[in-house]
Amino acid sequence: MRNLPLQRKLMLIIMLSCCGTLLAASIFFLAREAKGLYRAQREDLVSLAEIIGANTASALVFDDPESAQRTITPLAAKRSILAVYVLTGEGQIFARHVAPEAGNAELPLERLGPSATPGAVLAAVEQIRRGSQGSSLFSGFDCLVQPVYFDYERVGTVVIHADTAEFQKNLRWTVMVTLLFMLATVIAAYFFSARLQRMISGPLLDLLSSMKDVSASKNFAIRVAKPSDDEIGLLYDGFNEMLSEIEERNQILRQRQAHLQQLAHYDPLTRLPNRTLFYDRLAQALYQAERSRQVLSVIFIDLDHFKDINDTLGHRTGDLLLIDVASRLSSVVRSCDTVARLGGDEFTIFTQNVMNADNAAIVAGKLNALFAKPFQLGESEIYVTASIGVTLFPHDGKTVDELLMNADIAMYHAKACGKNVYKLFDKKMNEHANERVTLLSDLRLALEREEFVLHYQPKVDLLTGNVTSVEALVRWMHPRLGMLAPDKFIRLSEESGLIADLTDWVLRTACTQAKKWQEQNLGSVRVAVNLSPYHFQRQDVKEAIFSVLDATGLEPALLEIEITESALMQNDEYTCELLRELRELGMTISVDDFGTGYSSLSYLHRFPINTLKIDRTFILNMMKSSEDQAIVTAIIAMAKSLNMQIVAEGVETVDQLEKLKDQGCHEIQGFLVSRPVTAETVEQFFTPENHLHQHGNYPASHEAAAPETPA
Ligand SMILES: Nc1nc2c(ncn2[C@@H]2O[C@@H]3COP(=O)(O)O[C@H]4[C@@H](O)[C@H](n5cnc6c(=O)[nH]c(N)nc65)O[C@@H]4COP(=O)(O)O[C@H]3[C@H]2O)c(=O)[nH]1
Repeated sequence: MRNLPLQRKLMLIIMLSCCGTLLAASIFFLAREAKGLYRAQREDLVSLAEIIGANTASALVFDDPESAQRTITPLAAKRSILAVYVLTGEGQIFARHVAPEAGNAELPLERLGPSATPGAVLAAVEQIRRGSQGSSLFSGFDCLVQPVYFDYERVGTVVIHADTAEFQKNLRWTVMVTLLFMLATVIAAYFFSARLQRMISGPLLDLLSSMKDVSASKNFAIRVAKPSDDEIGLLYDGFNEMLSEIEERNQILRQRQAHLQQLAHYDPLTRLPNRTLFYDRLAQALYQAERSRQVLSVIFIDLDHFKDINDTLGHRTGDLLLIDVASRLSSVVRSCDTVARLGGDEFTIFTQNVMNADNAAIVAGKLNALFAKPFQLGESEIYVTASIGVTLFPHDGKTVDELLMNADIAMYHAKACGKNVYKLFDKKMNEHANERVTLLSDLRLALEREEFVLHYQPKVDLLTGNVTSVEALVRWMHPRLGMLAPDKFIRLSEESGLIADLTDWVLRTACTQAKKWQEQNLGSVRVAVNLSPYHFQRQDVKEAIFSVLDATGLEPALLEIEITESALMQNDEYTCELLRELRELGMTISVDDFGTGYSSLSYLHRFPINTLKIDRTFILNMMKSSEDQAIVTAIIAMAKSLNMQIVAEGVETVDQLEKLKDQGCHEIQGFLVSRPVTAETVEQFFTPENHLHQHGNYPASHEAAAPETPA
């Protein structure tokens, strides 16, 4: 029953309750009908017995059987009466009437025969009386024993036997009619219940089928039409509400999934694919390229001086630049190629089906050209360059890691070649990379092994010709590679964190040397020491300088600190405060390579700076480029207005010197005066006879200007 379908259950319930009620009603009706018939028959017999008793009582008293016989014969002539006996009080049959139909009935008194004794008759009458008491509703009332009284004294007995055939017939007919009625009602109930069941279960089944549709199609936008306003209607409403809620939740879920997907695979700043997605796509592209034997190129792009831009113009501007670069890079490649941002200022691209290295070079060239136009970042318009490394599949590598590593190596080579260029990967580059690793491990031991030396390059006052200071420039006497210039190891020491120890060593050596010159009465020549931006970030930089001055006994006025523009911008407040303290102690603060960064003169004014050193690229080009000439002129003019000392770096020719002098530059430094030389050699410039003469006696021909022999 429990597992039957709802339709059957409903049918069964309706039919069972209908039939049950009907059966009970029919039984009740039948019993009532039978009781009525029974009672009517009994009452008929009783009234007949009373009439017979009343009419035969006197005959019994006066012992007149013929009169009694005359009385009973017409009364007992009814069709339903089988026999009537009038008995005396002693048990003798006084009068009798037996209908012909009673022949087969084997009436008890007839069975006794005429010779029956009164005792046997009375016993038979008693038996009949008991039988009449045991007669049932459905068998009918077939006999009656009724005493006859005369003046309240029993004078005889009337025994009546009735025919129950009529009663049975009536009862049968009633049962038949009832059964027919029941059948008709059951049939009607069946149709009625089928209809009722359809009415109740139809909407539920419709709802069920809609639920199945929703669950199969996962389409939660489906809605069901409410069939009525009753409980089933409420059920429909509930179902619709549930679907709405699921749909809403699904939508939120989809949005969150999309967001997570975006976060997991895309760079939030540029919206380019991130490292994970790039690796994934490249792995797939490699698989396809291998099957279709195609050549694929992987390009690694790193912005030049991005850190300086971030430090000087702020991170917001740095972000704008990255966004702009991302959109420029995306504009060049085809839709099947992928541009990604790996992090920081590193971008990667893979281009499919490039055929050969020449085509890859064309793409790299196009990417390079993207940086020819300036970037408009808010208020500022700046020129940014990029170093690009290119590697080819399958020629240079077969796996994602291999290709990316080679593209990275090629990019480093592009940087080493002066930046703003692209380089195709060459197996020899790997050797350089290995060399770099070897150099790094050598560098770690170089301080201990005392392999560093300082060379000094003088700065000369253009008016007096005196050496104002000497710049300490470090060299590495590598046991295998010979003398290495700083550009071969300063960056490496910055990246490896060795710069702090190296700077401490340079500072101590330079200060010791300056103190020695002072003690030798060679004059009060300042010594200038370069502080790397990385070193400048140290919180104890001031203590480090003070401890060296303490240890060497050098007056702060004889120490000059050279820092780059980017170091200056790194941590405005802290840098400004630190420089102020150093300057208050008497040290000279110089800004090195001025003009290559992104700071303005008015910005520099906030810092306690004594000297600006114009970058040597401007000096180198000023004779042939009117733009560079204009920049030099502007820097000199503005620095003067801010009361700053101007030093021109990299002065190599007399023409440059003359030009700078005309423009009012204060000091020069460069090969024209001297290359960086040993401490003993530079001492020669301290004597007045070797000062730079204003009348054309430049020491370019001096032996001190002989070239160094760095590796
Ligand atoms: N073409 C040309 N070059 C000239 C001329 N006059 C001077 N130079 C070169 O210009 C560089 C001047 O130093 P810098 O601008 O501070 O640039 C320095 C400085 O930034 C860095 N450096 C050198 N020593 C140290 C150091 O002890 N610590 C730190 N942090 N950096 C250092 O390495 C850079 C390169 O140093 P060097 O190779 O010694 O190169 C020196 C010098 O040899 C010239 O007339 N023509």
